Parts: sequence; structure tokens; C-alpha cells
Amino acid sequence: MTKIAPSILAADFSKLGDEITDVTRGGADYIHVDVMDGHFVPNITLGPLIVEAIRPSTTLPLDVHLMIENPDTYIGAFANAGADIITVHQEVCPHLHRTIQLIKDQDMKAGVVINPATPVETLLPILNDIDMVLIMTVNPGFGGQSFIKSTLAKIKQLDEWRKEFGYSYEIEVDGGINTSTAQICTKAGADILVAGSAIFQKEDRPKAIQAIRDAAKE
Ligand SMILES: O=C(CO)[C@@H](O)[C@H](O)COP(=O)(O)O
Repeated sequence: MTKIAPSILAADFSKLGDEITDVTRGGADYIHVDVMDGHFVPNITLGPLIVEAIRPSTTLPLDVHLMIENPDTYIGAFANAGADIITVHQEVCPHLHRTIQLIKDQDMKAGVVINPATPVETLLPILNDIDMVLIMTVNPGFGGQSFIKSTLAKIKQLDEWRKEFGYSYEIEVDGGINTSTAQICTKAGADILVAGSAIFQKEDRPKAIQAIRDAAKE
């Protein structure tokens, strides 16, 4: 079954704990946490202190997406804060294999993210080492953007490689995911759908989660 990962970027930060409890009870599979540094992306969000603060609000895995330069410096802090999965951007990791090992050494799952303009072939050397590939379906930095259709070819390619070579990574997609775009992603091979506005901007979050899940399998 398709997994749903609500992105707390679109949640009400004045009551973040309650927002996370709401989507946890509402059937989410992961909680997606967007960490932005104002350098790699033109926005600043949150760090390990907030991850530590929200950790007691859910038993679901915290899927921490680092949109930051020099991620190696902060992997230990996010591990101590309670992260379960860390994804780093290929574009900022000159020693990507080493960064993946750093994440795994802290007993977390390791994922790699690519922006819409980054070729999927850049991931070929590390596909056997990772637990997740995150395909950005918008340019990272902000919620509420429109889905970029050209990213679908990368999802398909990753699914083909997984079948052909027996890789075990999950394919996650992020940006502009809603009831209209969910199915084209799962048809292409996506396992996990990240959604911010399509869940947190709705009054009834359990219904919003179910609507995306249903749309994905229709
Ligand atoms: O990482 C990001 C944006 O950089 C995403 O996780 C957004 O938070 C998704 O928001 P929606 O497009 O679903 O509103």
C-alpha cells in the first residue's frame, strides 16, 4: 500500500505537537520534516531542537529531509534528536558515499534526494547503499508549488533499476502532491507520497490522507 508522509512545513507551527498527533491518528505512515538553511534553499525552517520537541508527539518514523549545505556536520544532532530516516541532497554532498555511511553508523535509514534538474544517473554509484531515494517534484524551499511532470521519468527509471538489479530502496516523491498528482506518481513507481498543503490545509486531516491514498490506487 502507498505510504503517506505529511510534510509539517504546511502545519500550524504554533501547535505543532497537536498537528502531528492529528495526522498520526489520521493514518499517516511517516512524518516528513523539512529542514532548510537559507543557503542551499531560499528559506529557513527548523533544526534538531524542534525535532527533539516533536519526537514525543508520534510513534511514526520521523523522515527528516535536510535541505542544508554541509549535512555531515548535523547528522549526529538529528540522530540524538530522534530522527529515524535522514535524506541528504546529492547536490551538496561531494563525498556522498561517506555521508550515507555516517547516517547508517547512527542507526538511521539513509536516503538521497535530487532536485528536478539533477539527472537520476548521478545516483547510480550509491543505489545499492541506500534505503530511500527522494525525487523532488518541485524545486525545494517552499510548500504549495505545482508538480513538475518531467520528474516522472526519473521515478520510472528508479523503479526499473530496482526491479532489474534487486535494489531495496523505497521511492519517495515530494512537492505538489495531491489527489490529482498522486496516481501518476504511484503508477511510475513511487512508494511514499509526501504532501504538505493537500493535508494540513484541509480541516479534516484523516479524510485528506485517505483521499490521497485512494487517488493513488484508483
Ligand atoms: O520539501 C518540500 C519543499 O521544499 C516539501 O516537503 C513541501 O513541504 C511540500 O509541500 P506541498 O507541495 O505538498 O504543499
